[in-house]
Amino acid sequence: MPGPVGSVGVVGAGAVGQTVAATLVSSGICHRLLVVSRTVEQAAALAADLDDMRQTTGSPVHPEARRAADLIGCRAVVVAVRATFANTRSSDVRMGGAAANAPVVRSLATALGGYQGTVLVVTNPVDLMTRLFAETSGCPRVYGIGSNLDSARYRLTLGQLLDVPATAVHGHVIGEHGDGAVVCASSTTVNGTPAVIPLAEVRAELRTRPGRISAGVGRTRSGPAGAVLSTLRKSLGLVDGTEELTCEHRGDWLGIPLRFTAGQPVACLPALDAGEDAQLAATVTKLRGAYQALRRPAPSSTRLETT
Ligand SMILES: NC(=O)c1ccc[n+]([C@@H]2O[C@H](COP(=O)([O-])OP(=O)(O)OC[C@H]3O[C@@H](n4cnc5c(N)ncnc54)[C@H](O)[C@@H]3O)[C@@H](O)[C@H]2O)c1
Repeated sequence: MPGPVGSVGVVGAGAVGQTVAATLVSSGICHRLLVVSRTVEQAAALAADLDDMRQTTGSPVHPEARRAADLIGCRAVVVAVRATFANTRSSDVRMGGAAANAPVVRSLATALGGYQGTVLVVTNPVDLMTRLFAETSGCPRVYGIGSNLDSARYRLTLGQLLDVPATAVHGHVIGEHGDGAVVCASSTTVNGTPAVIPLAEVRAELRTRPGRISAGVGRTRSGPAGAVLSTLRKSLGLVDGTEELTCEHRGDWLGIPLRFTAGQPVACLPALDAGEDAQLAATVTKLRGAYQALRRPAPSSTRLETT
């Protein structure tokens, strides 16, 4: 594998941002890791903790606390911010963060206007937040993390259900990182052969797994951090391979497989059967509608006070 790249930025020093940052320090993927959070104190605290990790492990990655404007020179920036709000939803849970997280993502995108590096958005609802970041900033390489994590969970779950290693399973989960996720069962192969997929069990596991993790340890963090590292390696051209990421596809933004070669992505959607095609069309309509609603000004009674 090629040596470390220059600088990578991580914005957000919470559960996901901390785990992503620690994963990057231990992976040795970059020379400098710039940490940004809501307050300078938070960023400095995380950078100090990561510096301890660098010292104890002999990692070549130097963590530094910075401000958002300092990220312009980075090869890649990971956005893992979350506004403070109580999510009371029991279905379509990730959509519950749309209104609260949008202003944070918008202001970060404005600060990084014109940035030419790679941006990986983790903040939920990730399909909407990725599009919002891309359209606000004008950045050319903005991808959302989520469908790749769903796809990894799909391969793991199917491997366990069929008693084969996850590496024997080839298949994708696309569409929304949320209730509109589409399991591409008709194109899935196990040991290179089409297989009968226990779809109800697979869907139940994908739906309940994040909630179980959060109930047990507060937040999901290691899975998303792994999905970020895997995507960074491909999008920075360190390895070739496929990741299911949110990106623009025929005018809409949704999770699809992207095949990266030397860091350049090409969409490679699998063939869908009629049912999967209809599901994906419904998901695209849902995401488009939710994004349009997000862009509409809030009624005056619910607008934030600005004076
Ligand atoms: N896409 C995925 O696969 C995936 C998986 C897990 C979590 N998530 C999402 O990632 C986001 C972060 O999750 P978390 O558990 O780390 O949240 P968290 O609440 O633990 O941390 C959020 C961090 O964002 C910081 N922040 C808030 N406003 C900021 C601003 N204006 N500028 C800079 N930093 C700011 C906070 O200070 C905090 O450090 C959430 O939206 C969560 O739903 C996505």
